[in-house]
Amino acid sequence: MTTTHSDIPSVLQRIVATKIEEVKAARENLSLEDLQSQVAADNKPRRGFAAALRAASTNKNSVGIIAEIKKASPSKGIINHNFAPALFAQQYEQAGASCLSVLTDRDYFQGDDSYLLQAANAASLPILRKDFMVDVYQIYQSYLMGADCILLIMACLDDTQVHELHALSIELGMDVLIEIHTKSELDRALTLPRSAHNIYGINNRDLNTFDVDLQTTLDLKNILIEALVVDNTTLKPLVVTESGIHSSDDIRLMLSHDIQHFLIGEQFMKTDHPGQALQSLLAGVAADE
Ligand SMILES: O=P(O)(O)OC[C@@H](O)[C@@H](O)c1c[nH]c2ccccc12
Repeated sequence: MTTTHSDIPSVLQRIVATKIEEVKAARENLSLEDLQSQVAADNKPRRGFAAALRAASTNKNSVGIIAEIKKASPSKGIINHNFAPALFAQQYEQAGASCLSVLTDRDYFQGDDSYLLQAANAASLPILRKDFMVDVYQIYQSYLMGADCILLIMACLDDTQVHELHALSIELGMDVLIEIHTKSELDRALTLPRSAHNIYGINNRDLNTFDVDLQTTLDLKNILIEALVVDNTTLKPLVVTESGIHSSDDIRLMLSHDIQHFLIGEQFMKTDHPGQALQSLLAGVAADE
């Protein structure tokens, strides 16, 4: 994982350390074996996260939005003061989102596992569990929560871990959002087995400094798409631009570079009516077509 030049751990390093502690505590409550038995006894169908994104982008200028339910973040503090996950999930669905993303991390994003369940009960859209995966234990937990997609952040994982977590997620029938921010993370992501369950996310935010630059997507997407297209001609690779999308202009810029999938949180969550904010963003894109 990325190291900083000082001895002070970056936020990302602190988050990873917290996750390792969380998993340790959870395992003391419920062993991995018992958790696996619960998973084996559960056969809830998944909602098809990658499939929903694929369906949203069949036309050249159509967009697939992953709308995020996020109360707070380490960089912004509280973003939404009237946080209501079930209501926001319904609003997003009505406004035309393709998928939902729900932050479940407690210590840094003020999320909760129950928010994912609330969103899943309120809407029929597929859901990404937005958290920091470092251990297979969390993948089983995510499955039991009803997550349809898992986030694997390349900056938090070494090669062995990422391969293990990826294989398990797919074995359990979940899709995987593989998040990259740099060329070297991209190269490592390309060593994962190709799958129709893979979604590649280019995060415009550096998780160590919180700097956001949409140019990150534009710099990396060609290399990514070319590498993916070479060995998979039947399914168009799914590439999502993540973070810092604020306007219809941002969407149009991405569309002009063949990016049709977006993960958007703050722009919606900072308003009183996240669904309306999504609707007006989409209306702004359509108006200019
Ligand atoms: O709120 P924004 O700028 O629209 O960004 C959403 C999403 O991309 C961001 O929450 C995110 C992307 N990758 C992450 C990894 C961990 C936590 C959060 C994130």
